[in-house]
Amino acid sequence: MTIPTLQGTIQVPGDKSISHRAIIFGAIAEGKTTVSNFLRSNDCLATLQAFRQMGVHIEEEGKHLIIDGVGMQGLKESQEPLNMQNSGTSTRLLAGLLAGQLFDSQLLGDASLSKRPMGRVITPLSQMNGRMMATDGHLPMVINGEVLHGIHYRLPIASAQVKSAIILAALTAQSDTTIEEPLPSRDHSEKMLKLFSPESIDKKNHLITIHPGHPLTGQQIEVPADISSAAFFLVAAAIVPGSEVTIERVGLNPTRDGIIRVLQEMGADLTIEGIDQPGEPMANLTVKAGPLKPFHIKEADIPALVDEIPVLALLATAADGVSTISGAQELRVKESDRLTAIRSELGKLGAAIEEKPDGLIITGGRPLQVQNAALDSFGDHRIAMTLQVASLLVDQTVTIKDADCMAVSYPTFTSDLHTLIKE
Ligand SMILES: O=C(O)C1=C[C@@H](OP(=O)(O)O)[C@@H](O)[C@H](O)C1
Ligand SMILES: C=C(OP(=O)(O)O)C(=O)O
Repeated sequence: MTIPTLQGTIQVPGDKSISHRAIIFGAIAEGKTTVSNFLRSNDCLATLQAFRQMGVHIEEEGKHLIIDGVGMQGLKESQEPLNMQNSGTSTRLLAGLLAGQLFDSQLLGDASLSKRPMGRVITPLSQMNGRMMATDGHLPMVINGEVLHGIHYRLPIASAQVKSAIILAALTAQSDTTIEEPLPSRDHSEKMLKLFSPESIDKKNHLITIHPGHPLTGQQIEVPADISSAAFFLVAAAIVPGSEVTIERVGLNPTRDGIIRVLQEMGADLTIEGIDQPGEPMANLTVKAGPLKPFHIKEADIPALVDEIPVLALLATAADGVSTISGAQELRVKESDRLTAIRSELGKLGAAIEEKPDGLIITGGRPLQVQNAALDSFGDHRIAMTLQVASLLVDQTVTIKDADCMAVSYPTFTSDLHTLIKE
């Protein structure tokens, strides 16, 4: 087997976080919301299906959605449980929204989601008078909708899902809510709420205030390409010798673009061509393979690249020296324990990775070599895609267990990658 190069231009699918939120805000707005470049992946389809079950009419024409908003009081009790499948974002944001809807709901998930902690949303929502039951803080969760009141809440962790759950609950509450963030996490909910209902939200530094009682009005949303999906191509182009890849219209929200700063710190050959337009910032990104210096990612850097850590660990294996990741303990409660998964599976390809309770130490600069060709994604889409990129660097065929989990965020990843491969 020879090692290929990657050449060409690609458009990766729409942003997962923004696609979820476009449905949620569109559903509770008054009037029609149109969404272009919606991400048709399993996670976002779980959100879409949940709102259909609650009586929202959503028309799908490929990647284009038309949502007939029902207003803040218009959702209906679902006759069947709402199946969140593998999606933490769907679960936590819906828990927030449904806490203040005056009907009962039940949220279920797959085996991985049923192991993930929900206490982080139950605690603040209960303080708002939310009534939810989940054994040991895990799905399934029963929510008995209640009249909520506002709170002041300092988030104990930098989590956009917890922040967004509180924002959605706060919209139905009887008084204002303030949320204090320890570190800025992705702000798509705040930006979208400002668009749908400018009077409902104020944001000053790390303090967000929600003023309930104002209607949301339907909007037109263009979803940028997902930087977390683009990350696999940015890394692949940087480390597969001889490569040059352009990724078009990638969302470059400053709360999400930590991988760009890491590539720059490493001295990667990266060109950013900004696109001038309103809404979420976007750019065309071009990366060429070349020498890389090691990186040091600390706790304060994590929120802006939290989902990119697995593929950044792979990137570090190609750097000339020792890279470090710390303050990343949240990775242990994602779709898999991503710190352990990355250490064990890239380890099977000969990567020198030491696991710490809150991060990884990666010694780069030695070519990967297969020691065990049976790789496991642990059913985690980001691990599966990282391993597929890693497989480009080895001269032996590997297998990736449960690779179809890529459909959670990027159903066409394998075929898109193949369009760039030049043998
Ligand atoms: O709000 C969101 O859309 C997300 C927030 C992050 O999770 P946390 O809020 O748990 O950090 C991220 O890992 C997830 O993929 C999507
Ligand atoms: C953690 C992720 O998603 P979620 O929390 O929505 O399952 C992810 O997409 O990497």
